[in-house]
Amino acid sequence: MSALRNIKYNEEEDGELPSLVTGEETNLQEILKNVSYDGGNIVSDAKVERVNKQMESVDNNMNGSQKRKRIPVSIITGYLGSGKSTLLEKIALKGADKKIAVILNEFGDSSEIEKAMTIKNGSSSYQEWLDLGNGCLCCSLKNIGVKAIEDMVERSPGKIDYILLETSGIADPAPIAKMFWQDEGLNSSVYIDGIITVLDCEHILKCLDDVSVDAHWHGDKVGLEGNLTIAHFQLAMADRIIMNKYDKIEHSPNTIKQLQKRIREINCIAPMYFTKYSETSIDKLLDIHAYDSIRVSDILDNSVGGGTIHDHRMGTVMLTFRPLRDEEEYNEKFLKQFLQPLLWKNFGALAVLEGGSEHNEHNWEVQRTKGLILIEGNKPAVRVIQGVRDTYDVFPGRCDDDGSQKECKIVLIGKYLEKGSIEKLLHETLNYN
Ligand SMILES: Nc1nc2c(ncn2[C@@H]2O[C@H](COP(=O)(O)OP(=O)(O)OP(=O)(O)O)[C@@H](O)[C@H]2O)c(=O)[nH]1
Ligand SMILES: [Zn+2]
Repeated sequence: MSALRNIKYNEEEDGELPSLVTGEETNLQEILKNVSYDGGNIVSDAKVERVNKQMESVDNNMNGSQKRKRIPVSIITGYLGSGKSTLLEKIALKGADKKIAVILNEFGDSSEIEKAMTIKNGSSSYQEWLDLGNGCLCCSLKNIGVKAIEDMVERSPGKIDYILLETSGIADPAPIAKMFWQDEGLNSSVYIDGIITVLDCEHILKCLDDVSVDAHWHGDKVGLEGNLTIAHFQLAMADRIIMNKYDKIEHSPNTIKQLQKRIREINCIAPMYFTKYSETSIDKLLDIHAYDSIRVSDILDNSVGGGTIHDHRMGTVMLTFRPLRDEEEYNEKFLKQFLQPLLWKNFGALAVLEGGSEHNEHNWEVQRTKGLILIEGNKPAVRVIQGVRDTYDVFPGRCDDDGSQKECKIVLIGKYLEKGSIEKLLHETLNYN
């Protein structure tokens, strides 16, 4: 671009400048070479400015195409000892043709977090250790870890196809997912592809029942309000569930049934795969696009049943409702009077939801929202809503090509959610008769 500034050009002698660069040319250098350097008058600043601007947009377009090559991050979470590292090894083995960067995060005794970033690139792999010096990945990742990930990506352009981030057994995946998904800075090079939760079929029910608030892990006291365990959150946020250590329960069909029912009560959307030593095909785990617009519809369609809640602590509520009449109803009613009060728990929703069961005073909480909203009127549109806790984002969506999507759908996963009260809030908002 600065090269353009050196163009000395005299219209009489050199005739018309070639048409300004549009950025489409492949022979940009030829064009610039042909512009004869006469050492005479300086091309008018306005012209240089204009051409520089054009070059800028060329650069941006270039970056744009590089930007489009963003790297998917899969967050691998799950209770202590469930088989996360075993899964990572399997993916790395099976994905030998893919270039996978693995970010490990273990809580050591001194509760130091050592962070290894290993880029498996063919046989060679190089380690990068990042001591976050902070007891909690999801909090510290926001600052130090984000930078380290960006540096890693910048330093190895084209060398990474996937990033697998294994959280420790006691990290809550929601803030980590939110950070990747919300963080403008990171959007330049990575994006969150989905959360893979590994569970230990033999012990998970005990974990889910171990709701005494003074539960301890690694000697750290991890108290949780509302008597939920981290295992609940890790399950609620899952976009894929690896039901690992199947060898431990494969001979007791009742346990398998009980397990499936309990997991489905917490998360009725994510596909479940029973595995031994986390053995599964990796195409079920990578490129799942759980956080972008296109796939939400089939994720929603995957959800089984109405998500009625048996377990009042963590559950899934799925509602279908008529298309919204127009943008006005979408903005003023659906967003402002239904979705925002629900996610932000402000008085509007509380008043309606308070009527729910004794749990509902103030400790209900939506952890994950996925929605497909059809808007009719003179500017019909499809919107996809992706939410993590109190944050949501809206993407332009598209209905399945066969136009089978006739209704709006929203799935809410969270704590003490009562389908009846939420439906009532929606119906009052859209004054359903
Ligand atoms: N029986 C059985 N053992 C398994 C299975 N998968 C993993 N294991 C064993 O369970 C133990 C824990 O596995 P890891 O992969 O280290 O579990 P993790 O989730 O990474 O553990 P943390 O990082 O400490 O949370 C190891 O000894 C594994 O060999 C399985 O399917 N069946
Ligand atoms: Zn944290």
